[in-house]
Amino acid sequence: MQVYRVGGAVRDRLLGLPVKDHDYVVVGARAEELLSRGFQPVGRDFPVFLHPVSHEEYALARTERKSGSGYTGFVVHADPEVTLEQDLARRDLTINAMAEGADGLLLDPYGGEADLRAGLLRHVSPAFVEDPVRVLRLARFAARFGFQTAPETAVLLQQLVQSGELDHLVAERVWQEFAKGLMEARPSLMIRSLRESGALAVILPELDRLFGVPQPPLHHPEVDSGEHVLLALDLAAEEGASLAVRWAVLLHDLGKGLTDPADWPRHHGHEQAGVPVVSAVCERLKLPAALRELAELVCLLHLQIHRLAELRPSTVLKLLERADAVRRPDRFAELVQACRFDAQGRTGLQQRAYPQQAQWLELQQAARAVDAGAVAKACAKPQAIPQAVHDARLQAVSAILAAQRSGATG
Ligand SMILES: Nc1ccn([C@@H]2O[C@H](COP(=O)(O)OP(=O)(O)OP(=O)(O)O)[C@@H](O)[C@H]2O)c(=O)n1
Repeated sequence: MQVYRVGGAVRDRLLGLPVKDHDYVVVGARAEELLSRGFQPVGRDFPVFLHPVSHEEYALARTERKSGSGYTGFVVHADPEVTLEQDLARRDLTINAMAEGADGLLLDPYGGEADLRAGLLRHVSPAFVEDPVRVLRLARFAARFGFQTAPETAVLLQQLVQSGELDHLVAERVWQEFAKGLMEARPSLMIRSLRESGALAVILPELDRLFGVPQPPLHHPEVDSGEHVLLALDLAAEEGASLAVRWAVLLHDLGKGLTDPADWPRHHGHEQAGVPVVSAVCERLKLPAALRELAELVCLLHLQIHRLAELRPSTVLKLLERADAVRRPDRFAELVQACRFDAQGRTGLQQRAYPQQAQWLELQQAARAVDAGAVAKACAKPQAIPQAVHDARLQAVSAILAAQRSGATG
């Protein structure tokens, strides 16, 4: 039997990137042979084994044929006759369809190395369309490497989307790939790729709708609502923001997609209008509560967070309470950070100061520093405690606001 290193490890080595996982293909062997050498079977659907010592993945060379709709409808054929070329042919992109022998020689029957050098994402064979997840995979590789899609692959992607195959993807699969793409270096390129193929209109129509929706040029020199969101998202990625923050930034302006075109470029009330849309998207994708809650808060509160200088002390405290800032300081910090990406994710405004971030954190700390226990002890009646704590926090917040506004702090 012959063993070849394949897939992402070969690609990343050629790119000079650190290699995380090594995957191997075994040609000319049967499952029994690997089992007798101590390999552990792991694949339920595929003939995949773990090496007895390194625990790296070894898969028997296989071909796959589509037998039905969706991700699971495959007939797998693995036997010692399947060649390396056949195994590589079932893979998604040429840059992922290279192999390396034990002698270190590159085996590249589909021109992956040339495409790597040219920065091209090109499908290996028409069988690409058999797995709709690949629309998302390609988009996240675009976000990772900044590569272009080969023209013939772009046509294929559009056909795949038009065929309705994306509808068969379960929410978990969509989110798994989408979240990985959001964590890449330039997540905007994933969104652009998904837009070009028409996939964004299927998996996230609420975001797709923002493209072509204008905003006032005075506050948004980039004008287009979708372009603004992408600028803010890339800024969040540049600064290494968490997945929750990137997701919240991506969704913060969904309400602008609901504005009556007669009112453009203004979007009065888009924050409140956007919240149910954000909630519905998060539910459809079956996201954990933490991701949904931060996205809802950023959507609802971003304008007020920007406008700190205009808010009364009681409104500031109300916002802190709405965001549960006293009990959830880390989430509050993420909320304010996401708002900064919104403020700076605008053409020509990336460098503008956003003193609101430090000021809100100072206000939140002041509200937290109030000793609720001591305030409660000083109350004669238990029913007076909530109001007394509220009043004490209001006093603390007012003092900080006064200092910030006189220029003494913040
Ligand atoms: N839907 C898929 C998933 C995987 N593959 C193939 O299986 C290999 C391994 O897949 P995976 O580990 O998911 O991806 P990597 O390419 O290693 O990328 P990453 O760096 O994101 O892990 C890929 O290189 C590709 O050849 C594929 O063709 N189609």
